[in-house]
Amino acid sequence: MYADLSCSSGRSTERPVLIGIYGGTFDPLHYGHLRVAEELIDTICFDQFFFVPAGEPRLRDSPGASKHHRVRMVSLSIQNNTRFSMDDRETKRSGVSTTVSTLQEYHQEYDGKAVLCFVIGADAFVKIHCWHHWRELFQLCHLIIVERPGCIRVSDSTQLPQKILSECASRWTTDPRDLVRHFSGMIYTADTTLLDISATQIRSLVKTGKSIRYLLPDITLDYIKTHNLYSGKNEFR
Ligand SMILES: Nc1ncnc2c1ncn2[C@@H]1O[C@H](COP(=O)(O)OP(=O)(O)OP(=O)(O)O)[C@@H](O)[C@H]1O
Ligand SMILES: O=C(O)c1ccc[n+]([C@@H]2O[C@H](COP(=O)([O-])O)[C@@H](O)[C@H]2O)c1
Repeated sequence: MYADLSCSSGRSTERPVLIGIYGGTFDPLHYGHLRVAEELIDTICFDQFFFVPAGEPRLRDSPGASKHHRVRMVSLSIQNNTRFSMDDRETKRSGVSTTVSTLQEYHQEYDGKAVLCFVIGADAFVKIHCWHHWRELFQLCHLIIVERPGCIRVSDSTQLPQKILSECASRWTTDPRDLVRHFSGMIYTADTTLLDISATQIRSLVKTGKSIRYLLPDITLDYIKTHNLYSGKNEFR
């Protein structure tokens, strides 16, 4: 068994490289995402933690802001936090983004020696059986599920689609040490602060001329204003 996973105990040389990957459309990135990431890094001593903006998302309408703007907003939002990094690989790919291909690329780059933890909100998890080659995810990574206000609590829910229930039955854990005891396939339910913030709400507030202050970093707010994003007025996004 590997040593303690918490950051305060220092990194054990016995354990594998642990990578956190937080994928999202990030249209725009907001404090809901940022707070979750900060709390997860306090609980799990990741060697690296990446925000990975999706290029062309598969199961939703086109984003309100272009890839270029979404990447810029992520990068501005995280610029003062040395624990966060951004990986824009999906926005450089042509065609739709699939998480399986991103995870496969990470494994190639780390020579199969890294353990990957993909962070996903409960609202996204309940639709995971619609993702491209979704069962393969469990061979490639662990999932870290963060609950969201207004969404069912996935860890104790029998309301999940049957396909998910049967695939995931033996995978649940609340012990972060399971993330290094196994190479992949665990589903860790994280107890992070529930912040009722969504990108949909932010876009809608901008569109109706209302304030979005305190929902996301000021620097991102300034960027949205400067580039006239989400107002419905900018023709050249
Ligand atoms: N407030 C939040 N708390 C916890 N997880 C969140 C929160 N907001 C988003 N997430 C999760 O972050 C990931 C990326 O989310 P996304 O970029 O789509 O943001 P969103 O706020 O859900 O956007 P939208 O309202 O446009 O759907 C998803 O897995 C989503 O479930
Ligand atoms: O691989 C897929 O088929 C797939 C389908 C839907 C969503 N995802 C990923 O899930 C993450 C959250 O997506 P979203 O749409 O909730 O912002 C993001 O990294 C997406 O690329 C992945």
